[in-house]
Amino acid sequence: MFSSPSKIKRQEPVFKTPMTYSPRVIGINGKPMPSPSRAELWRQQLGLNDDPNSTDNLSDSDSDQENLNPSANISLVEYRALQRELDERNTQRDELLFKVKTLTDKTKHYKSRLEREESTKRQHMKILCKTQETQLQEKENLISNLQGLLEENEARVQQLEQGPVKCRPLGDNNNIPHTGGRTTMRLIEEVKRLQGEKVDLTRRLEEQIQLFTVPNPEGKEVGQEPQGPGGEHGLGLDKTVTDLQKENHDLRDTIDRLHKSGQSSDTGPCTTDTEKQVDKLQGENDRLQEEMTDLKQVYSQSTDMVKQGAKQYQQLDEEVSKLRQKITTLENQLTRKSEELATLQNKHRQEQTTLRSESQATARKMRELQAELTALHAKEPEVITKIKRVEVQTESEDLKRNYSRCQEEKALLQTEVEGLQLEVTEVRGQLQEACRQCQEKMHEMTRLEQETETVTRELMDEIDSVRKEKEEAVRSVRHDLELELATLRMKYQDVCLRVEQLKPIMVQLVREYVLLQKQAKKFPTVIKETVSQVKKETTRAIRGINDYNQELIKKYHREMALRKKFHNELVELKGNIRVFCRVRPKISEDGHGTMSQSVVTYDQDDDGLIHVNNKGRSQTFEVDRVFTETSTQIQVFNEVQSLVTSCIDGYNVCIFAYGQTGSGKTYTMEGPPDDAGINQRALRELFRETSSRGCDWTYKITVTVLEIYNEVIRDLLVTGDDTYTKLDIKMNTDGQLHVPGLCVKEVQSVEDVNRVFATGQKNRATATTNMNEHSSRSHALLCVTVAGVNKTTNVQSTGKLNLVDLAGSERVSKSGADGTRLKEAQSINKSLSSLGDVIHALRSRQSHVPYRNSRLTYLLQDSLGGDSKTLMIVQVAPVEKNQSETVCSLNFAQRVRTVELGQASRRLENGDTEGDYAHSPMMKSSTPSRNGGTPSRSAHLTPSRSGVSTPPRSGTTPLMSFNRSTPLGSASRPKIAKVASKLNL
Ligand SMILES: Nc1ncnc2c1ncn2[C@@H]1O[C@H](COP(=O)(O)OP(=O)(O)OP(=O)(O)O)[C@@H](O)[C@H]1O
Repeated sequence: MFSSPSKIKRQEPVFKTPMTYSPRVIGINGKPMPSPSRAELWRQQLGLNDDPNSTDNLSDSDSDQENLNPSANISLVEYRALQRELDERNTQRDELLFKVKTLTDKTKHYKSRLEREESTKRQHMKILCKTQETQLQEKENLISNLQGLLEENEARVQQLEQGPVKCRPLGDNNNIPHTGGRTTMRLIEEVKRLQGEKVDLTRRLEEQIQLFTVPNPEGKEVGQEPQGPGGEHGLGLDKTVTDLQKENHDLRDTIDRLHKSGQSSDTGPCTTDTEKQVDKLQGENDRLQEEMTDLKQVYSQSTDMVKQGAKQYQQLDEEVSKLRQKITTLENQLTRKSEELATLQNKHRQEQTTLRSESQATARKMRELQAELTALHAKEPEVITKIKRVEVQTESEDLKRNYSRCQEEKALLQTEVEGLQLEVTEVRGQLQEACRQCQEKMHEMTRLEQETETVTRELMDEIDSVRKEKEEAVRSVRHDLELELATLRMKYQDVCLRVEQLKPIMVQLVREYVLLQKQAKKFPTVIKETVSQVKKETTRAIRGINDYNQELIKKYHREMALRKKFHNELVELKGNIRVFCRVRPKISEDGHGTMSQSVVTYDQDDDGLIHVNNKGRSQTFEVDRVFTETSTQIQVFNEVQSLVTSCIDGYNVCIFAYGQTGSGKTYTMEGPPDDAGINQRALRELFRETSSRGCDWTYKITVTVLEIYNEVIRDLLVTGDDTYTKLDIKMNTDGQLHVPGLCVKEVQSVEDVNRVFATGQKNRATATTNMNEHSSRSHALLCVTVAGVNKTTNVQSTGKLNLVDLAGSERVSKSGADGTRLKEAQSINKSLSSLGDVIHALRSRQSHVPYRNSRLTYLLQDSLGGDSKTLMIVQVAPVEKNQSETVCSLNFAQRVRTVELGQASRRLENGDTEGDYAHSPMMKSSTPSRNGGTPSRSAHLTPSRSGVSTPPRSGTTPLMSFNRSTPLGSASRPKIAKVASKLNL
C-alpha cells in the first residue's frame, strides 16, 4: 500500500502549485498598455516556458506590470506567497506522509517480528513438549528396564547367597586355595572398581546439580532458549539415569562374574569374602534402588514443573494474542485512515490537474486573444487614421461595418476576459478551499500520527511488560527448581549417610535376630515348663489360702456370736437405760435472722458429745449417741434395732421421744410417709426377725394404740362412740397390769400395721380441732406385744415394745398459761415428772418406784423396771430461739443418763421425792428455777471429759455405777462381773 521512504523521496510532490491568474488590464481609461513580456511571463508560470531567458523577461515585465497595473502586481505577490506556502505545505505534508509511512513500516516490522517470535515460541513449545514426551517415555522405559535389571540383580544376589551352601568341601579339590585366592583378589579389585565408580557417579551427580544451580550467564531471552528449565533438568536426569543404568549393567556383569567365580571356586575360604562381596553388592543394590526412587520423585517433580511452565506459557500466549488483536484493530484503523488520505490526495490531484488544464486552456485562449488584441492594437492607429481619414473624406460603409464588427469583437473579448477573470477568482477560491481541506487533513494526519505513536508506545510497553513477566516467571521456576535440587541433594546426602550408619546396625540386628530365632525355638519348651511349675505353685497357694479363709470364716462366726453376747451384756451393764440425742435440721418455721442461727456444734472424734452455744459460752453435754441434722431415719433405727429385736427374746422395751414442741419427736417415732420412723421400721424388723425364726418359734404380734391427754387414757383403735371412752388401768390378781376395754389388734404384715396406724391417726385427728397443737399436748403410745412359743420345747416368751411420742416438754409460764392450757401444762408436767422420778428411782435403786404418779408411768410400769430396757431419745432444735429449751432438754438427758448412785431414798406414792431427784428439771417445771435458770444440781457437777459437766460418782467402780438397785436385783451383779472379766475391764 505504501512504498518505501526512499521511493517516496524520489517521487514528485503530490500537490502541484496551481497557477494564479491575474487578468491583464489593457490600459488606463481605455488607453492601450503595451505589455509584451506578460505573455512570456504567463507562459513561464504556466509551465509553457520555451524561452530560457524568460526569467529576465519576467523581471522586466514584472516591473512593467507594477508600473502599469497595481492590481495585477498584487495578484502575482499573492500568487508567489501562495506558491511558497503551498510548497511549504507540500513539504510538510510529504514529511508527515513519510513519518506515517515510517511508522506504518515500523508497526509492520514489529508485527512481523512478533509473529515470527510467536511462531518461534510455538515451535519451541511444540519441540519442548515433544522432547518432554520423548524423554518421559525414555525415562519410563529406562525405569522399567532398571527395575527389571534390579530384580535380576536381586535374584542373582540371592543365588550368590545360596552359593556358599552349595560349595563343595575343602578337600575335594587341591587347586581350590589357589583359585580361591585369585577369586578373592578379583573380587577385591571389583569392589575397588565399584567403589571408584560410585565415587565417580556421586561426583557426576554433584556436577549435574551444580549445572542446575549455575545461573545463565548469557542472559538469553527465554523464548529463544533452546531448552526450558524442564528440558535442562530432564537432560540431567537423563544423564543420571544413563549412568545408573550403566552402573547397574556393570553390577550385573560383576554379579555374573561373581556368580561364575563362586560356582567355579566352591572353596571354604572364599565363602566369607563372597558373602562380604554379596553384602556390599546388596548394599549397592539397595542404594541404587533408593536412588531410583529419588530420581522417580525428581522426575515427577520436574514433570509438575514443566506442566506449570506450560500453563504459564499458555497464559502469556493468551495475553500476546490479546495484544495482537489490539494491534490488528489499530492497524485496521490506520489502514482506513491511510486509504481515506490517499483518496483525498487523489481527489486533490485530479482537481489540481483539472484546474491546471483549465488554466492552460484559458491561458492559451488568452494568449490568442492577446495576440489578436495586439494585432488589433497594432492596426489600431492605422485603422483610426484610416477611419478619421475616411470619416473626414468619405465614410465608407464597409469600414464602418468593419469598425463596428471590430468594436463588437472587442466587447466580446472584454466580456470573455471578464469571464475568465471570474473563473480565475473562482479557481482561487477552490484552491483556498483545497488548501483548507489539505490543512484539515494535515491536522488529522498529525492526530493519527500521535495516535499511532501512542499505540506504538503502548504496544512496546506491553511487549516489554510481557517479556518481563515471562522472564520473571522463568526466573521463579528456575529458582524453585534450584531450591528443589538443593533439597534433593541434601536429602540424597542424608539418605546416603543414613544408609552408611544403618549398615552396621543392620548387621547387628541380623545377628540378634538369628540369636532370637534360636531362643524362640527353645521358648515353647521353657514356657511349658514354667507354666506347669507356676500352675503347681498357684494351686498350692490357692489351697493354702482356702484353708486359711475357712479358718478365718470360722473365727469370724465365733467372734460375731461373742460380740452379740457381749453387746447384750453391755446393754444390761449400762443399766438398760440409754440416752440418745437427735438434732433436727433447720426448717422454714425457724425463720430468718439472728434468732435462726444454729447454736449447736458437734465433736468430730466423739459422737456422744454435743456443744451448745449458751449466751456466748459453749456448753458441752454427754449422751450415749448424738444424731446430727444430717442423720437419717435408717441411721437412727440401726442404733435402736437391737433393742427392738430384744423384745422377741422376751424383754420389755420402752423407747421415748422427749423434747420441746417441734423438735422432731413425731418425725423420729412415726416419720413422714416416704421415710418411716422407728414405729414402722420396728414392726417391719419384728416381722422379719420372727419369720426368720419361724422354723423353731411361733410368734403372735399384737398392737394397741392409745394416747394420754390430761391424764386420761384414750384408745385410738376403737371406732364409733367408744372413741371418747375414758379407760382405766387395773391390776390383775396375778399382779399384771391391764387396761379393760382397750382394743388389741393382731398384726401379721406391714399392711396390717399401716392399717392400724391409719386408724390411730384418724381417731386422733377427729377428736381434735388442731391436730398439731393436740399432738404436742398428749402422749402417743404404740404398745407392741410379741408372744412366742418354742415349737420343740414349748417354752413361752412374751416381750413388750412400748414406743412413746411424749408431749412437748417446753416450760409453760405461769402467767402466760391459764384455763385449758394451764391444765394441759400441769398434766404434761405431772406425767413427765413422774417419768423422771421413775427413771431416777430405778437408776438410784430406790426401794420404791413411783409408777402410779401418772397414767404414763403407771401404764408403762412393766416396761420401765425389772429386766426391761429403756431408751430415751432427746430431740432438740438447733436454732438460737430454741436455745434455752435445748439446754433444758439436754440437761435432763444428761441427768437421766448419769444419775449419781447414792444412798437410796425413800419416795412416797404421792409423788414427793427425796434426795437429788428433787432438783431434776422435770420437777422444776413448777418452780422459778426451771425458767431458764441454772439447774440446782449444778453444784454437784464435776468436770468430766472435754469439760463435760458430769455429776460426781460414788466411790464405787464405774462399772457399778450402771448397776441398778432393787429392780435389777442382786442376781445381776455376778453377771456383770462375768461380762466385765470377759471385756477385760
Ligand atoms: N430429722 C428431721 N429431718 C427433717 N425434718 C424434720 C426432722 N425432725 C423434724 N423435722 C420437721 O420438723 C417439724 C416438727 O417436727 P415434729 O412435728 O416431728 O416435732 P414434734 O416434736 O413431734 O412436735 P409436737 O410436739 O408438736 O408433736 C416437722 O415439720 C418435721 O417434718
